[in-house]
Amino acid sequence: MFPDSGSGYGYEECKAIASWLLERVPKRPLVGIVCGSGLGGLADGLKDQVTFSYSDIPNFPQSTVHGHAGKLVFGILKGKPCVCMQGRFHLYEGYPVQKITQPMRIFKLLGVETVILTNAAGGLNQDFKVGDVMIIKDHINMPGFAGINPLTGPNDDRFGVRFPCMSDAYDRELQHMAHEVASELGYTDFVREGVYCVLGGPSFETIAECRMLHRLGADAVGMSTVHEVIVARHCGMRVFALSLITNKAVMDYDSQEKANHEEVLQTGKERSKQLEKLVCTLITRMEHDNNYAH
Ligand SMILES: O=P(O)(O)O[C@@H]1C[C@H](O)[C@@H](CO)O1
Ligand code: HPA
Repeated sequence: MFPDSGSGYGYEECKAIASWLLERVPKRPLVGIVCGSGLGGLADGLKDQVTFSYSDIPNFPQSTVHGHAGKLVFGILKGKPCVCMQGRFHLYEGYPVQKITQPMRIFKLLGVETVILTNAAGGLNQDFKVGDVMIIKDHINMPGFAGINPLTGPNDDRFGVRFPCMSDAYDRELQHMAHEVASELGYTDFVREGVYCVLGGPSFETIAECRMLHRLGADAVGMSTVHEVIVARHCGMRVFALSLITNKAVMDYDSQEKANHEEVLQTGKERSKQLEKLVCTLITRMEHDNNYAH
């Protein structure tokens, strides 16, 4: 059942993993969620959970970062079948970019129509505060400038076209709906929108790099999400993404601030309940076609 030749992340390999999972869950998910650093609590709201450790899923990558539990949780949110990654993969863990994005193709083959991604990010926009939630309206794929793009290599038309458009990567209707939900929940004080820039990590940015990214038009900087978004859009899923601003990027040589992962996880803890409420309310409002219902 598990093809042992090939790249490890091609169509047949993804199909085999999706089929393995589908044999073990009662319903195909319509919504796929990816939890950022310290934001794994999003899965807790799911009812009738079926949980797999990544280590138990054949040919699935393993989480190696603190704050990423390494579990795939299936469950129902207000009647809507969902699958939630408690832990994602990053370039700096040493995986090829195609492998860190493989779960998006598995989501697609499971039946997912909408992907919601969260991440922890450093705030470049000087108006942003620690604890703000940024609705991502666009991205800058900095590794892409150096040829690191998850779609590099032969294109498999069963997933999507060779040259996918990215000017509409982040679904505008979902962004609009998220602003409405934020307003209803009384969250407008801390919900913003902006451009997310991905770097390879794992070192945090220098002051000169932060200044440059800000001048280039980025509002927040992180080490994930963009690769997943490219693959999700390539195979036709709708995308919505949020950054939790866990720290302010250091832009000033007089500053004593130092970015660190502990602060990132601590901010996640403090804001996680509101972020979860925002995402859960949004999911309950979303419309789906449910092509695969069974
Ligand atoms: O998975 P995300 O993007 O939330 O993780 C961020 C980037 C690094 O992995 C880590 C740095 O603290 O958090
Ligand atoms: O300041 C940051 N830079 C890069 N990635 C991050 N993830 C959380 N904070 C940061």
